[in-house]
Amino acid sequence: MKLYNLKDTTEIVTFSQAVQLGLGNNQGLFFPKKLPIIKSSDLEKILDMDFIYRSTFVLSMFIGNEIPFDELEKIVRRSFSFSSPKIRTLNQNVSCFELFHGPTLAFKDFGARFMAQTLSYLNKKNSKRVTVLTATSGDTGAAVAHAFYLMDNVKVVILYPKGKISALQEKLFCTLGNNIQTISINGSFDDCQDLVKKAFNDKYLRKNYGLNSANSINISRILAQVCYYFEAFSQLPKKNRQKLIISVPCGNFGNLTAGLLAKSLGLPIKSFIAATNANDTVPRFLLNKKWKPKKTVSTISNAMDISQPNNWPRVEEIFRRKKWSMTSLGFGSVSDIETKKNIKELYSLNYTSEPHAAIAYKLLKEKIRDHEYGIFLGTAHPAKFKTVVDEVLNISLSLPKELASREKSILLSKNINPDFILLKNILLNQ
Ligand SMILES: Cc1ncc(COP(=O)(O)O)c(C=O)c1O
Ligand SMILES: N[C@@H](CCOP(=O)(O)O)C(=O)O
Repeated sequence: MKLYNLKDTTEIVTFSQAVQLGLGNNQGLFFPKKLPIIKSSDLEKILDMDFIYRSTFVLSMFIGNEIPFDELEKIVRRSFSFSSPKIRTLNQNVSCFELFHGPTLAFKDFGARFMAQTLSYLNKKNSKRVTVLTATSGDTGAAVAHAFYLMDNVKVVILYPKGKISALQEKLFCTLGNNIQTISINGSFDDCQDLVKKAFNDKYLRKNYGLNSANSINISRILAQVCYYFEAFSQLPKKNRQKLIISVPCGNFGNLTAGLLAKSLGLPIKSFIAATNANDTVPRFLLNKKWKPKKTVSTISNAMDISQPNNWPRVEEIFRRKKWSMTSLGFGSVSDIETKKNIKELYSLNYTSEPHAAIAYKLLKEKIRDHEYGIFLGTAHPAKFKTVVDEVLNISLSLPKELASREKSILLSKNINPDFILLKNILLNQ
């Protein structure tokens, strides 16, 4: 598989190089040179495959023979070794597709674990020491920490905005220690992401520290996420596969990028909705064509508190390459007040949800038309946002074992200002 750098199209790399580099020159994202297509006559056969085999098939369409199929299948089997995602039907034309049955209770487990297993496979040949620097607004951090925990030759450093992620999200990844170092930053997620990019710009760190990122900057994260869109489709009754609309709660826009890649492969999804919270850089851009990020504001859907979404250039590139019109992309932003109302509404439909999915549900409800079928993505387990969900619904959610086992553990994070020199010193002195 060949990929080009979106900021410097002369930089062409293989899949292995893209996974090991993370980001290209000038902080450019890598994007596939060839967008493969599954023949429509093969689609039914593919949808009938089991999740692991089908996911290997989908990934091999992109990766080609750089990783032999049987090796890729082993990687996928180790990565997706938890309960498959599940469709929960809410009424005759709306379902939630739950992606949070992995070890850290969020959709990020798919990408983070696939990246960890792929890197480990690629590094077998040269066993270089790697530092995986990652920014998180709550869920990526946990998924990455658990995916790389105790892995040989890998040090993980995770940056997160202090006081701006849920208490249980923090416990899930800031209590592990060993090869996982966590640093809270006095700033926003965008400040954390900016520090990661500055580190990539630092020639010394890149050369001497085997620097990589497990954010969705890394193409392996995105490709893994393509697989579950096929799973969603396969779990739907055939009559509901027609005119399918998928509403995606968006922060860094990696999940939407993966969905669009699934569509570009030939999965007949009619359209997507990009759903954001008050951090609405993309909805405003789609409305008035002006890219004007504002200061990030804190919301109850904290994992989406991002005003400079990293993957937007990839989204634009897919639309450009496929000659799709941007006007086919639904969009909208939802306030905290509306988010709470929709958590309550979902509860009245016998479904306990959380703020991120509730945002996607609200916009799906608004935009879906007669005879269409809608899915909104359930990106995290409601218990990760227990404080908000309990308060809104006046209940007391019980904690799944993954959270209960860490609830009382001691936080091990350092705290610093968003200052690259401070971060660099920490990286150099470890
Ligand atoms: C629970 C949850 N929902 C939605 C998102 C947004 O996903 P993306 O960054 O892929 O747009 C995130 C984090 O990014 C998240 O943690
Ligand atoms: N919402 C994310 C933010 C980072 O996004 P990523 O997909 O680029 O890793 C989080 O939960 O950390």
